[in-house]
Amino acid sequence: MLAPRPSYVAIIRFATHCRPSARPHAPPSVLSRIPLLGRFAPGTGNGKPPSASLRKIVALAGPEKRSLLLAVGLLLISSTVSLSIPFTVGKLIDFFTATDSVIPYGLSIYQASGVLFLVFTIGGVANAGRAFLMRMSGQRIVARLRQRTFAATLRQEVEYVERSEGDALSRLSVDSSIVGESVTQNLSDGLRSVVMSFAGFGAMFYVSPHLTLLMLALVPPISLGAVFYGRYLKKLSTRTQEAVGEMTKVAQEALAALRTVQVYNAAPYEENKFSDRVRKVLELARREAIASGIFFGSTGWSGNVTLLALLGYGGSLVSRGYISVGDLTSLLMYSVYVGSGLQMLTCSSIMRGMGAGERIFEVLDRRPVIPPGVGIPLSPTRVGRVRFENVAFEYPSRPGAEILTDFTLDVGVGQSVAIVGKSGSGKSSIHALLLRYYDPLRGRIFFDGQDIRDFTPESWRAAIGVVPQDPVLFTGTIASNIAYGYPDASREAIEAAAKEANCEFVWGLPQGFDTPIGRLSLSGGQRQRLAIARALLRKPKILALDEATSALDAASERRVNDAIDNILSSSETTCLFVAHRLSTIARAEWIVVLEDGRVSEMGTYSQLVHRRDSRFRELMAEQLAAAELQPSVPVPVDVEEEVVEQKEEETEGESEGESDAAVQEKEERDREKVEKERAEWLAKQGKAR
Ligand SMILES: Nc1ncnc2c1ncn2[C@@H]1O[C@H](COP(=O)(O)OP(=O)(O)OP(=O)(O)O)[C@@H](O)[C@H]1O
Repeated sequence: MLAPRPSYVAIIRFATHCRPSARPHAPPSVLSRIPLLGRFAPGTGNGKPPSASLRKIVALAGPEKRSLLLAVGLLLISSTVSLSIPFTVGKLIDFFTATDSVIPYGLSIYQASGVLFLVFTIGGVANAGRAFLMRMSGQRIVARLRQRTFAATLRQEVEYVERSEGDALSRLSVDSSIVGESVTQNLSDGLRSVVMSFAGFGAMFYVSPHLTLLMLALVPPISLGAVFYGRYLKKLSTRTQEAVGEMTKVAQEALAALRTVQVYNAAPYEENKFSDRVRKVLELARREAIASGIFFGSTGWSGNVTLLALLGYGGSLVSRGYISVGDLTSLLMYSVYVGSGLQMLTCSSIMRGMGAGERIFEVLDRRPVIPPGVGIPLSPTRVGRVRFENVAFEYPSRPGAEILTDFTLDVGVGQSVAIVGKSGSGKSSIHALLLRYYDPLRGRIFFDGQDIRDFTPESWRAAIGVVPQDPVLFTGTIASNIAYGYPDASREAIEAAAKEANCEFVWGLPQGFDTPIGRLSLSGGQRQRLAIARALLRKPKILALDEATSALDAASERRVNDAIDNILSSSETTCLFVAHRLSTIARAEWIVVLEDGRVSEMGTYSQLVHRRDSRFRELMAEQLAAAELQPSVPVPVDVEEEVVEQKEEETEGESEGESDAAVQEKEERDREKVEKERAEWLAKQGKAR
């Protein structure tokens, strides 16, 4: 027995639901890209104080402490250099304009220029070092955040991820970048802006307290304008986000169904539909552009008016001899520094990071409803009965709609049970409960007398082999797909499982088990046999087969069924099939008919088929009519004769150990029979007309 690995069952379930046809993922909020307003972005708030996510974002920078400290040191050097420029320029202007002014330390103008050149070079190098260190730290934070978010998403119960799978993807791609960018920019440019703005204000205040106060008086009206602008933008952005979502949905739907679009010549229709959505986005973008034009135009205008006021009032101070021309020049330069520093602060994406951070932390901090690792490990060698006891179940997304009601089923060790019932009767939901994608609303499921909730989900799922309706194959080779969840499986074990699952076609491929899946166009039957091999490799104690032969022709169906027979021959593997086809159902020892979420009938194949008024007979008649012939074709012979005959044929074949030639002969006979019946029916139809 191979050691159990982290359960692949849940991952396959995710993979099935994360296809292009899936719901379009939420586009990044336009608002979240807007300075200072990202915190208001729809869908980003979870009611927690913003400081909570700010603290967590800052905590993310913990492992980067050394790099960041070095970067802050370099930042101080480069900021000091930058801040010295207005002061030096002021002094130089005074030196040129006033005869009594001197360059400090008695330097000549050339020497002073040389010193300044050196200082600027040091500042430039320090700035480059700071930017590099900050950016790299930010990227490492993003990488860690992505890994942790992905791991946390995989741990969640399927319902949560399926409900918001688009969100999960956008968290991994867009949100983590925004957080990383925010950390980087805030730490790098933001910190620089803080230093520059405060130091700039300090320097201004030192040069002229009057003028500094004048500048400060203009800040509140501009802030008020920003608040109104923000509110308007928030509303607009919500609508833009919805419109972008609609647009993405239309595109995703059309691309995922490209074959259908082409076969119905619907490309122009889809183009129109998409263009319509694009136009809506564009219209909203136009309004946003007008608003941002007004906002940035007016703030720029206010900034210039501030400069003008400083110049006017400062000029009068110069003319009255309170300050020198050099002082006024320094002051104006500092005010530009402060202005751009403040602008950088609003542009520094701390609020955007907080918005995106909240979405990420929602996943990172979330405790899954079915938490991995909680419970006692189930020994891989333990065998036992599976018992559903008065189970009631509803999907969390559809509260009040009970799919199973008082469902009770007992399956002994090594027994096989086929669950049949109308489409939508809840057959697959029984598997979902068995695999613990969900827990029952009421009632319990036991394995060997113990509630399956007592076991760790991983060890419990490792005991189950799953063959889903539509098996998922991952990028990689045939071998890696069979060994999915068991990367250490030996080649012998993989080949043995493939052999047992009748995957003989693999040996015929030039690269055999090393053939990359991407280069193959596997048939439905081949995919299902690979899925059976994957299930067999783990030597499951329970096998959950879901409609394994639903989409196959007679020959493929027989091969898949032969593979199933190999499993059924094991006296220890308990089998729970969801089945429609007679040939599959007939293999089970017990048949359970599901109706209205309850077991309505149960018995062996011949018990149910011989009962005149049985629901099972009715179902089988429907199946025969639908599956074997055209939908409107009447069932050609009495159902009872048909099914009994088929069962007998198969049993005979099994007991005699059919050769390949015999199988082919039988398939040929089957085909001829169906063709004959079809021809007779068509002839009758012709006569009737
Ligand atoms: N993830 C889900 N969330 C909400 N409802 C669901 C979900 N999966 C299935 N259902 C609903 O539960 C009911 C039972 O579905 P289930 O797939 O178990 O039926 P089934 O008998 O296997 O059907 P079929 O034979 O067509 O595969 C259906 O009404 C279906 O719409």
